[in-house]
Amino acid sequence: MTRVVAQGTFDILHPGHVHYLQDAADMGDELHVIVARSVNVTHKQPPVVPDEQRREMVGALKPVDEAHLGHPEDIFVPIERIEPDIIALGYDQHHDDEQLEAALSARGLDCDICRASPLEAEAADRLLSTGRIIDRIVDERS
Ligand SMILES: Cc1cc2nc3c(=O)[nH]c(=O)nc-3n(C[C@H](O)[C@H](O)[C@H](O)COP(=O)(O)O)c2cc1C
Ligand SMILES: Nc1ncnc2c1ncn2[C@@H]1O[C@H](COP(=O)(O)OP(=O)(O)OP(=O)(O)O)[C@@H](O)[C@H]1O
Repeated sequence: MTRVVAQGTFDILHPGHVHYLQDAADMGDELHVIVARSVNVTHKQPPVVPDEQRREMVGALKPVDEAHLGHPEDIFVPIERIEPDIIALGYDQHHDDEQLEAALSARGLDCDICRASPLEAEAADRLLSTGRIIDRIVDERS
């Protein structure tokens, strides 16, 4: 039984998220998703949708077996609980694969790091980014 962990903010859901989660689910038998706490989303604008509501929506997606809210301070606490065999990083996630692997083994956690593939927009009207959806809302509704 291969357990996979995916993670991210998942503020306003779009097909890029579904693609990532299906890719991650295809890497193993059971997919757990860690949904980042708003307080930890410091590398971009904080999410609009509350933490628990983002977890609820991710948990309702077909590829997902269980969605967990992330730990507020220590990102390795949920990993210790879930004990994944694979951590699937998103195609554009800023985490450094080697640094993450080193930090995991320093905590005694042994799992492989894999990268998921991107879903490219094949039509100009596809909105495959939360940031682009928000920009569209601001442009068209203000
Ligand atoms: C292995 C791993 C575990 C994570 N665990 C948590 C966590 O427990 N709590 C949390 O708020 N964020 C957690 N994160 C998410 C990061 O804090 C970061 O916000 C997230 O990678 C942002 O992704 P995005 O920009 O693609 O949405 C984790 C990330 C990784 C790679
Ligand atoms: N078009 C896409 N194709 C594949 N994976 C995607 C796509 N968009 C987002 N993801 C993945 O989904 C996960 C969560 O992404 P995130 O919540 O940051 O969404 P986002 O749409 O990229 O947000 P933003 O536009 O604010 O940067 C990440 O692992 C990211 O790589």
